[in-house]
Amino acid sequence: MNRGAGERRFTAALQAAYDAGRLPLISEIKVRSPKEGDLLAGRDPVVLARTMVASGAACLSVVTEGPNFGGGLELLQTVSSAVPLPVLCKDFVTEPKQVWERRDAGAACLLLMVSQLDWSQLKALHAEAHRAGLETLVEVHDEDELRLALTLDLDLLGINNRDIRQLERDEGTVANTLRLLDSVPPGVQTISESAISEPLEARQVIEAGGSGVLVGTAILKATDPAAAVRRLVQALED
Ligand SMILES: O=C(O)c1ccccc1NCC(=O)[C@H](O)[C@H](O)COP(=O)(O)O
Repeated sequence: MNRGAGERRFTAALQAAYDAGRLPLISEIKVRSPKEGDLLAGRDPVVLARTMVASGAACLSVVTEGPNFGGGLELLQTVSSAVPLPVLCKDFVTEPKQVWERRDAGAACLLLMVSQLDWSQLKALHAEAHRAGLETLVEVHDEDELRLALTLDLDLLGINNRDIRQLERDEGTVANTLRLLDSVPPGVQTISESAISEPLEARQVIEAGGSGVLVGTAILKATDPAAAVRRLVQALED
């Protein structure tokens, strides 16, 4: 699928961070999680998003799924129009019209979860996202899902350290990323998602061949989110 110039904003921002010696960090805003409950704690998501940008995040992520995570398209619209960085929309997308709604709300990249889609849906939504000018983050959690994802012409592969089917029961560990990265061919840009809190874990991902990390809870729960972002972004410094 050919995409026009200017439509690879998300992967370009990750690469630019890496080229500048910073850890390519996708910093996430989610209202709540099944495991942790309320994560915004009354804070203004725009203030949080601007803090993440000012502290060195390469990109942002907004969870728009409602029932489990408390998000919505308005949140995506509000955040994406308030910051200059490209924004990933994290949601359970299963229908083409959801692709365009999320594009219209300001997403630059769209999550597609292999665990939630059959093969023809995944392929069709991947192509639809490209037609809408979006990049995709195709998310896997295990070897079977990885094999399927690798048959696509990927923009970004996501390895989720948690199993989305487990919700509040799954603690997740970056070991899942390190294990699966062994089976990812060179040249596939791979993001480690979930359950990351320490710069050392982020650094391990990059040293194992990953291209970046997606972190939400650890930043949102930190007493000083700006400092938490800065610590992660500096993870590649000696
Ligand atoms: O956020 C959760 O509690 C969760 C539980 C089980 C599966 C998925 C979950 N979240 C979706 C995500 O993928 C995360 O929001 C994202 O990767 C950031 O993770 P974290 O840094 O652990 O908040």
